[in-house]
Amino acid sequence: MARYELVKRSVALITLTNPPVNALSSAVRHAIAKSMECALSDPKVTAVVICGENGSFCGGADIREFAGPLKGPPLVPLLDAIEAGEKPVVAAIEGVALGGGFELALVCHYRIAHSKARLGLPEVTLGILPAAGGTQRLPRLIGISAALELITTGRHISAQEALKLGIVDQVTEQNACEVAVEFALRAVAKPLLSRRVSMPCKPREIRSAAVMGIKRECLHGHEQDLGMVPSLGTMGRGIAVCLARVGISVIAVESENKLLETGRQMVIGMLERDAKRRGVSASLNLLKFTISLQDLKDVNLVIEAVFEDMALKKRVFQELSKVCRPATLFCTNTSGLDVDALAGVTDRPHLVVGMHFFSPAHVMKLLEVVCGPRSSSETIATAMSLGKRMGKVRVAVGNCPGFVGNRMLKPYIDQATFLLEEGDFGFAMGVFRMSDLAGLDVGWRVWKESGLTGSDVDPENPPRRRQGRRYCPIPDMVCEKGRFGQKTGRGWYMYDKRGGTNAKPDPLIQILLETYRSKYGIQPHNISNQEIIERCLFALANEGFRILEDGIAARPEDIDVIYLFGYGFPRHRGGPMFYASMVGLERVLERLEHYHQAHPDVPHLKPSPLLKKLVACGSPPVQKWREHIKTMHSHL
Ligand SMILES: CCCCCCCCCCCCC[C@H](O)CC(=O)SCCNC(=O)CCNC(=O)[C@H](O)C(C)(C)COP(=O)(O)OP(=O)(O)OC[C@H]1O[C@@H](n2cnc3c(N)ncnc32)[C@H](O)[C@@H]1OP(=O)(O)O
Repeated sequence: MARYELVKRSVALITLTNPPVNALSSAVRHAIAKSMECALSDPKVTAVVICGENGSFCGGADIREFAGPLKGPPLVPLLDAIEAGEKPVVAAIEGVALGGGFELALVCHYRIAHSKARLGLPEVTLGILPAAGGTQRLPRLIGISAALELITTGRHISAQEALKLGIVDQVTEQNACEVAVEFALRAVAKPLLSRRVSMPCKPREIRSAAVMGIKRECLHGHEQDLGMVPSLGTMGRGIAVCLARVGISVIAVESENKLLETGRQMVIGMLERDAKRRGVSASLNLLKFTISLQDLKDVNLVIEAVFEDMALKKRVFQELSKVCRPATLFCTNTSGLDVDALAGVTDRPHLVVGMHFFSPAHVMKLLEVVCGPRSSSETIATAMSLGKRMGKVRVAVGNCPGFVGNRMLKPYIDQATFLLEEGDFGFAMGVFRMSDLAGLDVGWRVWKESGLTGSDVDPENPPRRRQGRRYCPIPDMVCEKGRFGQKTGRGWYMYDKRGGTNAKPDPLIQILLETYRSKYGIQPHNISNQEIIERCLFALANEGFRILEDGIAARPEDIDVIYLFGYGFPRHRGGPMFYASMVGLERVLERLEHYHQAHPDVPHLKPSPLLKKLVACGSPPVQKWREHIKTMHSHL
């Protein structure tokens, strides 16, 4: 039922011999199990090739056995064991790989197909579902929508389509078995972890974590010994609470005893209130507070949540590299800084990943897991699984300034401020309320760092233009007055007190606007709700298309999740990308073209090539956009 032989001295060749289509009868399953046992235990064998006799790989489960009781080794554990084995297994597919035969190929670490081969999951035509892992492995390999289409139609695909979808690694005109043997010999030295479709990598179990923050004032202090300056800020406190309430022991780092006591009381208070609400007892015994970095030497993972300053974060990571064990994972809670630049100053770039929490971290659901080019799959999987344990909605994103959410915010906010400059102050203030909440100084600092504003920049030369494009300095003028939003009691709005949430229009902002407009000779005109919505939201979605093109987000649905859970996008609109598809891509394109023509100095309004491509392809539904994107981030 299966022939076992050693070829090229070190490759175990297992040939299924159950004519006419090598169906996986109980005898065949038994023979495969025996052959795999031999191959894995024989030190001479370095790799395995599985093929089928008479030019047919395998037609699937033996349907003649369906009527009777199950005999012989069950298929699922047998396939799982092949995938989990420590020697590379290559499927040599000639003829057909259907149903269980395709599922057998999916557990092999590599797949070589003859150009005339056909693959598929035709179970649906028998009234059943693929039951040997196909429903789990295929979506992991080619994405949910492509896999669903194959599973629900049961259609057979050609070797060429399988190659295009990423199901097979190579298509050959020659004898697939011989090609597979040569391929297997080359695969021997390569790591297998990422080749296991069902478990590209196993996340680490995190039992202990450290959360460290550094308060803003310490930025300008002397930092010879970082052990003396960390301080548990708002983000750090929220993250510590999230970790402790799911049973992870936490060391929270503070800078000095006085701050330590304040931080301790706040975290304990938050945990106690949370436990009371949930009717459980607070896990206070899991918390430890320290002012010494040395106490972090044994933790599994550190979440750095210091002030958003690259130089400061780099210094922290350099210190952590000296203190922590070589296997400790380093996570940075940053809202947009280069994760790879931080990884570069550590002694373990592959163990560094971004975890972008949203404030307040113990309340907000969203977590962007930022995959640096050097972050290992295990590191990313661990951050994703830790986020899941913390109850977060996690989205893996690529590493670029602002990642997904904040990168898209820039054109959105730009449009809102340009509209403010041009028009009436009376429109819905979503962006401005949000900016007040987040803190206006955050964006101001980023603009300064990127040379858009600050003492080195002459605001009048040329006025209202920076770096060759339109620039609105009104947000800088607001910040220059010390109005940083809710936390200072004044921002775009005025609040009853510092930290207050009751926003009222501020006549001073109206005066500031009038003075500004008269200085630059701007005649305010009424701007329709439609224009406001189109310019803000289409610019937002346009950047989303660019993010997809750049491979920073894996799919439009990820962008929508980020905006729904992190930025309060109205649920019933489905997120910016879904909203664009509902409006109609053709309409979005036409309006962006119109606005870009009217504002040629605003590059964000220029329609992205992907949007144009999608419209040219007949505006497919959101689930199909991925098929039109060339660049895919290797980790997403
Ligand atoms: C309803 C309750 C079910 C309970 C099930 C519990 C099961 C638990 C087991 C879990 C594991 C599940 C694994 C998996 O997910 C399920 C499956 O794999 S189901 C099988 C899927 N495969 C197919 O549907 C393939 C069907 N076959 C074909 O499409 C064609 O035969 C072919 C392979 C493309 C070849 O086509 P042709 O060249 O034209 O040749 P024929 O059609 O004439 O077939 C030749 C010959 O082969 C026999 N045959 C084909 N496939 C099978 C098979 N899977 N099992 C047994 N025999 C098969 C076919 O009957 C012909 O026989 P002949 O008439 O010549 O005697």
